[in-house]
Amino acid sequence: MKAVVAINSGSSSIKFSLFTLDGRDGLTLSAGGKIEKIGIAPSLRARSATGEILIERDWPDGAALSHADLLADLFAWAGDHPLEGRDVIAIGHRVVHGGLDFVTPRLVDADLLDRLETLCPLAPLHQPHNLAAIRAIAKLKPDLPQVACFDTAFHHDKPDVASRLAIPRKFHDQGIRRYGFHGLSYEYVAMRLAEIDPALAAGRVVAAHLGNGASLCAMRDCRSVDTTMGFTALDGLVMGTRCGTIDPGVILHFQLRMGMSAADVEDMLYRQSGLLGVSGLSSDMRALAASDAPEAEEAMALFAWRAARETAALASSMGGLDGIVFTAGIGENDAAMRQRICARLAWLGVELDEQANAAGAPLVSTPGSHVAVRVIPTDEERMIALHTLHVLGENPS
Ligand SMILES: Nc1ncnc2c1ncn2[C@@H]1O[C@H](COP(=O)(O)OP(=O)(O)O)[C@@H](O)[C@H]1O
Ligand SMILES: CC(=O)OP(=O)(O)O
Ligand SMILES: [Mg+2]
Repeated sequence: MKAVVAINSGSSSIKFSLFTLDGRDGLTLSAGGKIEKIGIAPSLRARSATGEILIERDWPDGAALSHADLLADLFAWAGDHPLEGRDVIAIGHRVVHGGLDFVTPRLVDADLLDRLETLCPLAPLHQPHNLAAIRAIAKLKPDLPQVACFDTAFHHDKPDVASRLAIPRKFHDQGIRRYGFHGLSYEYVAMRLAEIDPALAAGRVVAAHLGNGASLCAMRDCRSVDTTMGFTALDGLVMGTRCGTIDPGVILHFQLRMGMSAADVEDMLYRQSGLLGVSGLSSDMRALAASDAPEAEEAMALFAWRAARETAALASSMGGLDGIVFTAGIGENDAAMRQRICARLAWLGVELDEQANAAGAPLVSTPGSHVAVRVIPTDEERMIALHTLHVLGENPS
């Protein structure tokens, strides 16, 4: 049976799925897994669709292991496992930055890879890993089609005002503008919301992708009209190790008055800031939630404050707010953080049902809440697989 593999390299994780071409949306999940906590204490878990554990591996002292090291281990494991009658016809990848030129999924060739390589400085925690995985597979299986699916694409049609930076306009024309990311996740969430709650999907919704990278997307009728990330995935919310929105004067101060090099500032803002920087303890929300340290509490309070503040800003971009959808690692699993964020939005008509929220129900707002609050588990891998089939012109069912 024909199958496709989807690979989603995030900043702290590599998620992968094998789908066969039948079933829902024409795709049935056959196996999937993830390597998570990259840079802290990585672990690899994979399961079949029936829940059978295929591999469980931990590297408790593996903070120094890179995405590339772990990918090599993943490929070595996958290579040792026969696919039992499944004929992989393509591999689809999440590629975080498509820049000005790539706004739809593309079949990969050497020229595309070279052009995407030039965007690595705009997404240093992602783009190099995304492209390294594609190059590694091209070496192992040169004839296997690979498809690049861009995180920026979903936001491409947002209004001009949501794309501009208030800098001299020639730079906008050169591509220095607000792109937005997590687009595959938002596209999947929009698709699911249209199935689950079509009336809400037609309205004004803030989707909150809260993971190691975190952003919000303002969606009207399932289309992006604004988002918190910008030219790079450094903008917007507080993240695991990224600062999010920061006064640009701070960066000038570091470089011009404190003698820090541009490379040192880049490393600090991408890798030493966010939850890790504020807490001094960890970039991982689970670790902060389990800690008694006041610094952990300060980091979580800042995360919630900024998420609520930006939700209100996006409500303004849409002229109101009908719903909030939480997704990704924190959004799907951390009921206390959902509660903290929603409590700050009570004035907008958000009322959480505490029991439903604690139970992680799909609908976590009260019947009387003016704003519906939902939890929709994201599935970037399924979105990647769907795009991959579309690019190949394959009819899945
Ligand atoms: N049960 C949970 N409770 C609180 N936070 C969680 C839980 N599970 C995962 N997380 C958090 O989700 C974040 C990782 O999100 P994820 O979407 O997997 O990241 P990535 O951006 O690398 O794809 C981490 O901060 C992790 O602590
Ligand atoms: C764009 C981005 O921040 O992705 P991730 O959440 O996977 O780090
Ligand atoms: Mg992610």
